[in-house]
Amino acid sequence: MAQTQSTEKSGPRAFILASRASKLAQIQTNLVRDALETTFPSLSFDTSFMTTEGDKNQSQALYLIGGKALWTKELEVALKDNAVDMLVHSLKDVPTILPEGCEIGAILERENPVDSLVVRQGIPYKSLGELPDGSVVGTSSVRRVAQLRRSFPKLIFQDVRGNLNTRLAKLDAPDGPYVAIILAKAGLVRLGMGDRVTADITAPTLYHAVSQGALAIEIRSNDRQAQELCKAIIHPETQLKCMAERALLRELEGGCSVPVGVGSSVTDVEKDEGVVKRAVLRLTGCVTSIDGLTHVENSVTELVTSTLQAEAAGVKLAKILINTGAKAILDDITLDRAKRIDESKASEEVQKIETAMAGSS
Ligand SMILES: NCc1[nH]cc(CCC(=O)O)c1CC(=O)O
Repeated sequence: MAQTQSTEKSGPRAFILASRASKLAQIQTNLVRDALETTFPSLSFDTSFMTTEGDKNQSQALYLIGGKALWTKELEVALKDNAVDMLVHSLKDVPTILPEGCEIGAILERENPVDSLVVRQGIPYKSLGELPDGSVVGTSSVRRVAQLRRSFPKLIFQDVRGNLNTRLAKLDAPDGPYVAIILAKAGLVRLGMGDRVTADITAPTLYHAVSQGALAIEIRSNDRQAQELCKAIIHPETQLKCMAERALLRELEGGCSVPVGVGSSVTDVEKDEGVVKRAVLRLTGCVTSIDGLTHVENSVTELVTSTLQAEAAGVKLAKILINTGAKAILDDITLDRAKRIDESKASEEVQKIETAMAGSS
């Protein structure tokens, strides 16, 4: 097994940071490496980039393949094999339950978590409200589609897959179907393409995804050294908010593919040596049916003195949402997904038979 810890050799251990190979992932990983190098100038940090299932499977709707660790699994295998030491993820893509032996070592300062509208180059529309009826808007997120159908029932929402550069290329393609696409602002900003944002789509029109805009470092639970390094670069307010948001999603038993939106804030923060001792956490959550016709939304405001209490606030809000209608929406989605998976399997079977018959004739 590849053993990267220099236990036998003398000299400090070199830490390998790993992520997906997309441009955004590389930028994010380099950001984290820079932060670690600045904080620990005597240690050395390297990067390693790899392709994940989510990168390879670009054709199937996320709605169907979602719920799995699409963007993280291969990386976690490398982490557990000691081939790498720290995984840098968009926290939004990290399942709410981690594999045994892995943990989040740090959550870093969040970019603006809002979703943004990006209109095709050369088209003058300035907001979703200005788009003519029947305009095609690209997004692969059921959360965005479900919420936006409520306010814009006459727009047509259509899947657009690929990394950010691919999606922008699809938007601007002269023969492409999209008038606009919707993206997380954070990704665009980190890629230096914040100028492509036409407008932000804020709550209550659109609540952002759980953990959108935040980066996380995943480490082996038994790696004390990595734990210590991570502690030094935690952003406490972001960590508090994201732990609450993730607890909400975990309790709702959803992955990135359920229409759950959130908004969170922390105020009245009292800190001691960088650690939050007290803060007022306000968390709003919503669950929306895919057709946009049913929507439940609620909030909690809690005085919290630990991340555990922040998580408890998330769980509390999830229970409130479940008791006020979210349960029925989520059950419907589970049924619908099972049906669609059956259908896509059946059509795969038909294709296989057809191919076999064509081959034998
Ligand atoms: N699954 C896609 C994904 N994962 C993380 C980001 C970038 C923004 C972020 O850090 O939340 C994006 C792109 C998008 O949603 O537009």
